[in-house]
Amino acid sequence: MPRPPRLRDQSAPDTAQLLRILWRTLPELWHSSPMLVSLLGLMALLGGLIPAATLLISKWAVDGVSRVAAGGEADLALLAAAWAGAALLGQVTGIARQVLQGYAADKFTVQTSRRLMDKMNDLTGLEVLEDPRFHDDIQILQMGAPRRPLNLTATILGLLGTLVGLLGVSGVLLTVGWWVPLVVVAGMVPLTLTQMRLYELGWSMTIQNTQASRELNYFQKAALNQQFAKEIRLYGLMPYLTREYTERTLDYQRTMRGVRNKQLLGVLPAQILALAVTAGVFAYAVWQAQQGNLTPGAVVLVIGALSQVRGDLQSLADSLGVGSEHLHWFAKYYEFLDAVPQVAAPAQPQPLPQRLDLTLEGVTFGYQGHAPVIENLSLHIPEGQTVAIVGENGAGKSTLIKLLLRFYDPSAGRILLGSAGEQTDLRDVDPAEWRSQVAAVFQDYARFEWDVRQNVLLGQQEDPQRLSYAADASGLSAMLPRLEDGLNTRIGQAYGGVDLSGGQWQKLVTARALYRAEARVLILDEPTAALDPRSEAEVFAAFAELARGRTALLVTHRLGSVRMADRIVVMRSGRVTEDGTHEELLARGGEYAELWRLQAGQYGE
Ligand SMILES: Nc1ncnc2c1ncn2[C@@H]1O[C@H](COP(=O)(O)OP(=O)(O)OP(=O)(O)O)[C@@H](O)[C@H]1O
Repeated sequence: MPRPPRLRDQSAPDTAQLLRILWRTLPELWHSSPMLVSLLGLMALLGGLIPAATLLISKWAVDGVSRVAAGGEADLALLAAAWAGAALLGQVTGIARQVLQGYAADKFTVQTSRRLMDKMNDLTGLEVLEDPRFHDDIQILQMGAPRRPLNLTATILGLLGTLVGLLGVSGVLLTVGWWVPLVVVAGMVPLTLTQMRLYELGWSMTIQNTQASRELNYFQKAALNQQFAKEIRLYGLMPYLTREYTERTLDYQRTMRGVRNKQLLGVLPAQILALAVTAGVFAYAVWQAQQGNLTPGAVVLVIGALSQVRGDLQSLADSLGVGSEHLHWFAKYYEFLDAVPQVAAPAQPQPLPQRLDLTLEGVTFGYQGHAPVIENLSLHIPEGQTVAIVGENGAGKSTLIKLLLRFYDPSAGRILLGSAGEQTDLRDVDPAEWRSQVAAVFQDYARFEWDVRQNVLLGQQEDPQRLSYAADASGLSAMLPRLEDGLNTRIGQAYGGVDLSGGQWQKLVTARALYRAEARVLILDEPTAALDPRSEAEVFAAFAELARGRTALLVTHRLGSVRMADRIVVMRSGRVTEDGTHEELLARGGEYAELWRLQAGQYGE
């Protein structure tokens, strides 16, 4: 049985890979708003130099004061003005950077989220959604999409400013001794490395516990979900949900608390070392001043530079740690963008054939990790035929429909489009083009909490004539007067809208299929299960009308309605067991005849 390719590499990226991810992200960031990012880069450089300039001015000012006290001369007013000017420039660039950074980060966030959604659109199959690892990844991507791009932008620009600042201040410290910046930086490197390692640990724990966090959230969501509210109340489920949620949350918090404490305490030794180095250099500077080797201004410079370097290295460590966490998120993001799913659109799609006959040749298929549910199935449906597919629960009817729509690929055999002599494998045509020829009502159709109109149009341009035809034929028009705003009625109580009954929903989704009047293939999977007898008759009449001249596949348990089909296919355990007209199958006395007799018996026929 085929397995979908792994969507992600389970192993965490190492430093070299993180650097490659950074290398890939920088152009993406720049691409999202080139002007803004260039401007921000320049401002980060400028902002980084200001602390060193301020320190130098302070040194000159203190030495000037000493000179004046000793009867010499110094332009203290100019120095004070220069100091104030530098400080003001620092403040102004800081604020301007924050504002522009916000704009740049917003643009980068939108670009990143769009790419995620575009990629989701490229995942044309459903197999990927059945992989639990995919849900872990999606949770991580969803949670991070609104903030990771923003934070990474801030981190990269902050890092740039900090590095420039460090270089500037190190240059200033060189005036005290060539070895001073080296010792100060070396003393702080362990702190930086420890912090990065601990951030790494935090991230890997988050990844390992994603499934646990998804599971505990499920209990909370279930408790608050309107759909489950009736069962929860009837069966007194709430205490169970609360208990499970609380216990799982406590477990999760215990694990994560351990990591947090490790992160906080783990840096202590490195912090003590950094402090000792700083104190040592400070003591050395004071001793040198006592020896007359350093001016008072130079001592002030050393004190200022030490605290600046400490601050810079601290923020460097934070930025590298946090930045590596953001890059881990981006690693997942690129894995997702680069994933090649099993059901992929062909690079060079074949055109759709003229006729759209459907042929299954020895098709076998099983869901990921499960035994085959369709086995060696062969079937030919000429274009224009109306075929009813019947069979017991779990026979594989809906799966057959999903294969025909190429939501999955068979593990053996093939599905062909076109008449003999001009057949094309379904895998070789563009899935979007093929699906644009199909209108379908699924058994588990989507109930969007939009207004009724949007639920019918599903993003298509509104054509009033087609809309009124679809609404009339599906029975939707008849129920509109009971809705406050007709087609504009919002669905979903969570948004102040209304709830529809199962039958009303079914009419709405029927209108959805009927609206796609240009479709050449009509697929209806249990379209009338929730309809009252009158509505059912109306919907079938509309289908019969719409099915004329098209291929129509009707999956149903209501055998009364299958008589309208040209042909009835009976499925059992993933195979076609009977195939013929209603009369032929009755005469055959097989499974269909038995099912027919059972249902007819219920109505006293
Ligand atoms: N996404 C899935 N993952 C794993 N197994 C699945 C999935 N969908 C369906 N199955 C299994 O495949 C088998 C066929 O299901 P399918 O929905 O095709 O049957 P069906 O004939 O349409 O049944 P029904 O009449 O109840 O709608 C069942 O055993 C079902 O449990």
